[in-house]
Amino acid sequence: MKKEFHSKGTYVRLLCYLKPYWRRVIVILLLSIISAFVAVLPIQILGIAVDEIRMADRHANRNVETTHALSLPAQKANMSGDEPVLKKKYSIPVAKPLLKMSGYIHNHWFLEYNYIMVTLVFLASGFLVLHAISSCISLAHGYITSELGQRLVYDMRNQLYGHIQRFPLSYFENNKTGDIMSRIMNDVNSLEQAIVGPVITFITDMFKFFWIIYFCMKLDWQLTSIVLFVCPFISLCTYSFGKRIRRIFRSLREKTGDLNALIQDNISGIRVIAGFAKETEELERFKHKNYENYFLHVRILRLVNTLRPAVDLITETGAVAVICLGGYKVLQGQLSAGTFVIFFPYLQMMYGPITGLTRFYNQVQRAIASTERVFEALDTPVELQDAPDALPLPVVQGFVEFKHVHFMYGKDKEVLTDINITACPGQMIAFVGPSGSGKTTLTKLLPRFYDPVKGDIFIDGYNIKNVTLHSLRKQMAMVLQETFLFNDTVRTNIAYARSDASDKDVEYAAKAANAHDFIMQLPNGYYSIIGERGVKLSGGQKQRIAIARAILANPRILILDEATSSVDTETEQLIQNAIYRLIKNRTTFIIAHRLSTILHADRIVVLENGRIVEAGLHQELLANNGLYKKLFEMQFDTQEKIKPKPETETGEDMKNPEPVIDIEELRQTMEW
Ligand SMILES: Nc1ncnc2c1ncn2[C@@H]1O[C@H](COP(=O)(O)OP(=O)(O)OP(=O)(O)O)[C@@H](O)[C@H]1O
Repeated sequence: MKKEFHSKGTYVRLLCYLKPYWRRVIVILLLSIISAFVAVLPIQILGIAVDEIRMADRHANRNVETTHALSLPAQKANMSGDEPVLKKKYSIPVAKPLLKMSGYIHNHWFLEYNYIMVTLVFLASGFLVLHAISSCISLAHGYITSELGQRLVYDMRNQLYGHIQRFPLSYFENNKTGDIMSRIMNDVNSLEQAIVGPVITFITDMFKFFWIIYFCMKLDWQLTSIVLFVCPFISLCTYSFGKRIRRIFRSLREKTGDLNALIQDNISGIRVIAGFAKETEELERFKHKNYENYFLHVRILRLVNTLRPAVDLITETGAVAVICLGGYKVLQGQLSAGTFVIFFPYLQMMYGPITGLTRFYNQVQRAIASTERVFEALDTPVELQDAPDALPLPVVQGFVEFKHVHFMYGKDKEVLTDINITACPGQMIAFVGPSGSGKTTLTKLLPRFYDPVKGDIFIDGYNIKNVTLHSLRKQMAMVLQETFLFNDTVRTNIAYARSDASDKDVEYAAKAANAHDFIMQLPNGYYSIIGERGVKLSGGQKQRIAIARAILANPRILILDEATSSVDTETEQLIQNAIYRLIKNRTTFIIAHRLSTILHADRIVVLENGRIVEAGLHQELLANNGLYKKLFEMQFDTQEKIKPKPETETGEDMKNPEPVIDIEELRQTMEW
């Protein structure tokens, strides 16, 4: 299923996730432009202040020399700034309007104060106001951007999870759970890292870059040229490092998926590990995988940490060149001190976008490595889809037919060959046969977990391929060999099939499943949390919860897969009674290795190597003298024969009898 992706295509596809939020994108872009413009201005104010102070200084020095030669009014005029002694040359672009404004303020409101002081206070206030504006914009910008980023992650994660849920079972059989989780959790995050953060920063940076170049060119084109000359070296350096980082990052993602899979596997199988005292080996295995992760992380960090000083070295070289040439120009009177001073912050601001540009490239490439894994999952076809003209299956009676059904997993060999079975409503059909004969596979075809490769299955005359999956599965319930319960309350687990069930419904279902009594002994009764996969319950208790769940679902068709294979005789009796109630009036397909549990089946189908070799009633099959008889005798010899007892006798025979419940009575009480 591996597919080749192209970075550009992947990126364009990623950008499409922004489509529903285009208004927000425009707002973010506008804020980016404004913030880029505003960010440049405070530095200019700094430069103007330096020039003003310097000019005042020179002016004062000159006054000391000439005070005695000037009349008092002339001195006042000088200090008031009405008639500047030195002719001002505005090398900084915003200097002229700002100084005019400060002159106006001084002349109209603060004439008695020193002109330079008024100008400095005015410039400092301007500096503060611009910073405040810049901070407000950054705040709004950051708020909207991060919200949008998380929104995209939310959307994509929903989409991926929804898609993965509809995958054929084979996908989950062939892929590690930890890896699937890693795609849903870690890789999806890359959407934010690939689009929102870098793209927005990139756009803002580009605006800033050209805006600063424009200013710097106006200030001094020669110094600007030095800065621009250094830029390609920075790009080259970060690009080559980035390429290596990206390659390592791709392996890191895979290794993280492997590590997740190992953790998931080991935590689920912790009892097996403890049971076989394999903790030390498992720790070693974990250490090995963890070391691979650690090693790749370290390699990435090493590269990143080398990159930073390398870039710094290049930028510092540029700065030194600017200091030499700039200093020379100041001494020559070709450049004001203020301009020289502000050139350095601008220099940093100019290099910022250049390193940012390559960082952007690296970030995007790294994120694309993750995104490709997400798209790979999203592009995996949902094999079992509703037919285009599929109709909902109406409420059925439960007449089931398998007609010439063949099936194979993959393309290796047929697991089921020419299966023909007919089940009338309310009948119990039992599948018997040696291990690996295809019993479980046969029951998986009914809810369409897999489709036959040949032949068809009908329910009440409807071909199950032509009805919607949802309506088909709604009419069935399964009690499987491995009972799966959610880490939630007993109540939630029982009501899983019918979320609208009342407490009364749940309780009646539990009583019918012989589960009520043990539930009441749990610390919080029906509201007790049963742990992951129901670890706080015994095998028999879990099965009874599963039966209660099936009873509450009230399906027309039931699939029972060796529901009593792992419990003691006493519990089996309880479970058997629960099952008898459950299967009454439903078409039931049951797989049981203990043949004693299916002696009363309406039809016993005997499978061998995926073929039906015998079918009929228990007595007929015994008389046949075939495989069934052989299996039956083998069991008779090796295990105690367990006869199903009528419900009325059950309670008396047991050490800890549970109340026997009449299902008909229950049915009348419950509003089903
Ligand atoms: N997901 C799968 N992918 C590939 N082969 C499979 C898969 N599941 C089962 N098989 C193979 O299909 C054959 C039938 O398996 P199935 O589980 O249906 O047998 P079974 O009769 O239910 O066995 P048992 O009684 O031991 O549970 C076996 O050879 C098995 O190895």
